[in-house]
Amino acid sequence: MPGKVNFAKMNGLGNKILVVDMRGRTDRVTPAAAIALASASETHFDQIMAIHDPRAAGTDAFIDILNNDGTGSGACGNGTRCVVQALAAETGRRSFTFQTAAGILQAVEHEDGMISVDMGAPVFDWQRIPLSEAFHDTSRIELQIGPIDAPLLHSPSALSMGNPHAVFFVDRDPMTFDLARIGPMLEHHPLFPEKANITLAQVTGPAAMTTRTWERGAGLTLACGSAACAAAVSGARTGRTGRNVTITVASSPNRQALTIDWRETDGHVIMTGAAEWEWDGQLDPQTGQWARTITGAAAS
Ligand SMILES: N[C@@H](CCC[C@H](N)C(=O)O)C(=O)O
Repeated sequence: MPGKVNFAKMNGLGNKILVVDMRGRTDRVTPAAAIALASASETHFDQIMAIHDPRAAGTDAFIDILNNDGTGSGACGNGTRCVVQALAAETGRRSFTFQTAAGILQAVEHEDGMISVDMGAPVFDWQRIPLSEAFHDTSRIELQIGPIDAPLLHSPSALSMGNPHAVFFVDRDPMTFDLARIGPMLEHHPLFPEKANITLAQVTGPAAMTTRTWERGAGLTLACGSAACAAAVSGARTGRTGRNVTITVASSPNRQALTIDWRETDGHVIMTGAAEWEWDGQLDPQTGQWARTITGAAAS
């Protein structure tokens, strides 16, 4: 299906997102196009959020999520907030229901511009995270790196937030760890048959945490929303925090924060935070060829 589509370069706390409008088409952004877009500095991204026509009754859109290595994901919290901001600006609506490979998500833009996404309920069953070995209790699984008697990182909480996560609790600022070296080893560890997003989380109070994430399929990113959800849930699950937590994302510009509420009533995780538009363009979803949209005085 030839022809270019509109896209917006956006970010969620620095997490680089391309929101691509694939509505009215039956093709998808190809992995080759994603890799080509990721290789150019201006369009370099962590995730593509491709908006497709709805595929299920009661939903507004199907969102196809691609990492910058061309692989797919079932969840992207920061990207979902970007999609909400883009669609709210286009339609004037404030609430949306999306379908992703992992299920149905509800999201709302508030009066102050903050966006909340219901990321659904976390999954703790080892087969569904998935892990390659049986663990009765996935809140502290047997995995460590570093010297056997003084491990650098150990006993992460494992869970799925629509995508697989391992959260290692640490006792110092996550920025002081060499995550660029450690991250790939853990992402590809044989315990994670579908790989995993790797988060370091420092608890700084009963309702506060600082995180940094090595993302599956994207590497070291400035922020990861589903990882913030995974860290908050893991904090509460292991008795380190309550269920309502402010997550300072250590690597994000100005150490911005997300608030995460692991709701008592239905066990869903509600993530709230900002999204930011940067610029618009057009791209070819087959090849990744792209150009900026020229606006204002420059266009005349
Ligand atoms: N940045 C995202 C997570 C994106 C998906 C992840 N890399 C995966 O493959 O699971 C977020 O904000 O949640």
